[in-house]
Amino acid sequence: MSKKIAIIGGGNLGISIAEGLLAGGFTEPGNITVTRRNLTLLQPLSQKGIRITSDNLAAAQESDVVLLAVKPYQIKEVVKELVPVIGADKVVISVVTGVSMKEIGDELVSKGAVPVFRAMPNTAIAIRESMTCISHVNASQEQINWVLELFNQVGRVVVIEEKLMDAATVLGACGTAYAMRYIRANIQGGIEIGFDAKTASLIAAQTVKGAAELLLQKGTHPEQEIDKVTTPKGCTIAGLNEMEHQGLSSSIIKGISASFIKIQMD
Ligand SMILES: NC(=O)C1=CN([C@@H]2O[C@H](COP(=O)(O)OP(=O)(O)OC[C@H]3O[C@@H](n4cnc5c(N)ncnc54)[C@H](OP(=O)(O)O)[C@@H]3O)[C@@H](O)[C@H]2O)C=CC1
Ligand SMILES: O=C(O)[C@@H]1CCC=N1
Repeated sequence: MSKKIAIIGGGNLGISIAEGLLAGGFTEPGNITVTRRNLTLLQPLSQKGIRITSDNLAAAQESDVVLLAVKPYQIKEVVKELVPVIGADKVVISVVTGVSMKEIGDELVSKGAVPVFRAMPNTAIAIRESMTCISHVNASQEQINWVLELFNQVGRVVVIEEKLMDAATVLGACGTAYAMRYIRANIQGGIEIGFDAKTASLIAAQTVKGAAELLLQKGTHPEQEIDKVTTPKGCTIAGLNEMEHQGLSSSIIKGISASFIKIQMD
């Protein structure tokens, strides 16, 4: 029988997850409940048949899987609220940045060994193109398989040690924003060299998508693919070298490090 899923915290990511699960046909809309305090903003989900409520306790009680998608500073209060209805028969999945499975488990200690997962997806989950990193504790193989299948339905998934979850947040979740900024810069450059914004956007986005698909489908390294484009004395290497003279790779690496340090500090 299909599991019922409660998404506690229907914001940017919570809504994207709900949309991705629907798009993939992973479950029926009626098996998904999304909560938030300001219900008005969940109306579009309701129109798709997803249940919406501001009652976290009822949503969790009626569900087999409780997916926590509130902000980091909100999670402890929310988990405390859900303790009466969470037990070892339920699966808890947290997508909350920087909050460990132990911190969540400590709030549930009175309920025995509750299966807790951490999942770090990104907003491309809405179109089933997420990269999701998963860690887990106290979970049966059946529960692990189900959670992996859930996130496989909405993109690609990899199981990692929890100590890498902050790094996964940066590379895989913040990474969507980094990629968008790179694409935006290409659009700005494209406009400068003659394209209208719409055509530049199409070319920039499809070119980045194609580059990523080359790596994912062929298993090659970026430099192998770059060597196929950089004709000797050609325009590609002239542009690439100028970008490196301006600090392209270094700025990306420093940015990733800055995001990581920010998580560690919070
Ligand atoms: N956005 C992203 O790309 C990613 C985000 N994350 C993590 O996911 C979590 C959510 O991020 P994001 O979606 O961007 O943040 P948002 O602020 O967009 O979403 C958080 C949601 O939680 C709701 N909320 C807050 N308190 C409660 C409560 N007590 N009961 C029910 N709902 C509540 C808020 O709605 P209201 O105020 O109406 O209650 C809001 O919709 C964060 O921990 C973030 O670190 C992880 C990976 C990627
Ligand atoms: O920026 C943030 O803190 C969250 C985590 C990853 C994406 N958004």
